[in-house]
Amino acid sequence: MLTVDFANVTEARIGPDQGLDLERELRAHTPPLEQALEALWARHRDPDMPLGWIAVPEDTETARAALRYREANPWVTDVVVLGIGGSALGAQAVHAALGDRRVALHFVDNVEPEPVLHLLGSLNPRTTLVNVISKSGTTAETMAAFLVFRKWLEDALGAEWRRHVAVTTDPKKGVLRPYAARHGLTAFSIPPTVGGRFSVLTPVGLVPLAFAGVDLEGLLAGARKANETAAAPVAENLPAQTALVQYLYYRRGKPISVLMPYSTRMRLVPDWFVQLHAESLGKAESKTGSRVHVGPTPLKAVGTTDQHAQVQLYREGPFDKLVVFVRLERPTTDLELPAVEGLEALDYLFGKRLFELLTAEAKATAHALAKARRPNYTIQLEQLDAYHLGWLLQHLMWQTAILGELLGVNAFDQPGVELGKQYTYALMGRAGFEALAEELKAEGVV
Ligand SMILES: O=P(O)(O)OC[C@H]1O[C@H](O)[C@H](O)[C@@H](O)[C@@H]1O
Repeated sequence: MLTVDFANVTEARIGPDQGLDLERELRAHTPPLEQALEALWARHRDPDMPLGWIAVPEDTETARAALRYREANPWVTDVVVLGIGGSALGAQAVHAALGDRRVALHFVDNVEPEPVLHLLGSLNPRTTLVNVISKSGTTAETMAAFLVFRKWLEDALGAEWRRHVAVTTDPKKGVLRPYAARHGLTAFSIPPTVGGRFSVLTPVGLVPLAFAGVDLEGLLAGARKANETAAAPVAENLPAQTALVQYLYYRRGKPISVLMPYSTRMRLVPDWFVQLHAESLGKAESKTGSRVHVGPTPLKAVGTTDQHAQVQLYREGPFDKLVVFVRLERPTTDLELPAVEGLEALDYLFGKRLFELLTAEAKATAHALAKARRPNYTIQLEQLDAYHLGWLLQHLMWQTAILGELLGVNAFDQPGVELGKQYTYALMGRAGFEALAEELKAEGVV
């Protein structure tokens, strides 16, 4: 089960100035929430411009294809994923949480040379598979990394290099698709109707995660459960309720939204969420074209670790944050704390279990924030497995989509990233960007 404990956003717990009367707010906002949900479900049904991410969890064939691909390549000891943003963050988050480490996954999501050279020096090309992933098929960082790894493979393996590359890209767009066709490379398609930051359950995530030994069917089953909750009436609709709480606090002067899972294994889920939230909701224009410049700022944290790094700010700093905890109800395994002679001052820990301490710290931190009138709520997962992680990821996608509707922005584009790309092409001397290069030079950017 995935449940949400909203106690620490209620007036009863954090006072009328910082708390919500959630029942009243849900009643008052039922019409806009119902409109948001209907708009999104209608987009799901719209054959011309469907929201592909809603249908993705129904597609179990792709998961089976990814597993077949893994089974057909038992020689793989290392998978190098070349991708960035939505083409890497989802797989990184799920791999960190559930990967079995039998096959090593390496993510090249930046172009700093030293780590790339270090990775190249550590790999055996004979047992390495390179999965280059790009929805647009043109992202400079991913393409640059592919140029390096493509030559590295051919230098080591000759014509055999082809067997060591899998391409995941748009069915038609970009440079990778024709290149894969020309060389007969294994290629997977990213559905054109699924945006990059919503694509973790497409081949973008499923192919690397098949090699990571993750239960792909479980991920999809959990995501289908999230879809089910998003089809419920508002009073039982968890994605609508968390979206409403996010919206209300954003509108009430809390522009920062923290995601803090109490789990080292889930430490990269906030990284994935930051892109989902920031790129979907950080927009200059509303859907009606007015200049709004909206968007809650997502902040990543992990418990208990960031109790010792960020909670000071959360508890005593500005009243500008909503903190969302994710807590597991039970561990998959545990560890008893031994009594140690000479350390009797620690006897409150003797014989206890690590998960008991983790849970106590999560509850203590949430309550300490509430006592300081800092709103926070806790998403509770029964345990950390593929089903519950798939549920959480799809829940957060729904939450973000509903929040986009409430904010009146298009949550499914990212126009703000284009100018930086154009400038990069100009600075790199790309043909067709000469005038822009001159403009940059005149502005002192060379
Ligand atoms: O998958 P790609 O087309 O290579 O894009 C990778 C990323 O870069 C783009 O600039 C967008 O900001 C992201 O939404 C996207 O996930």
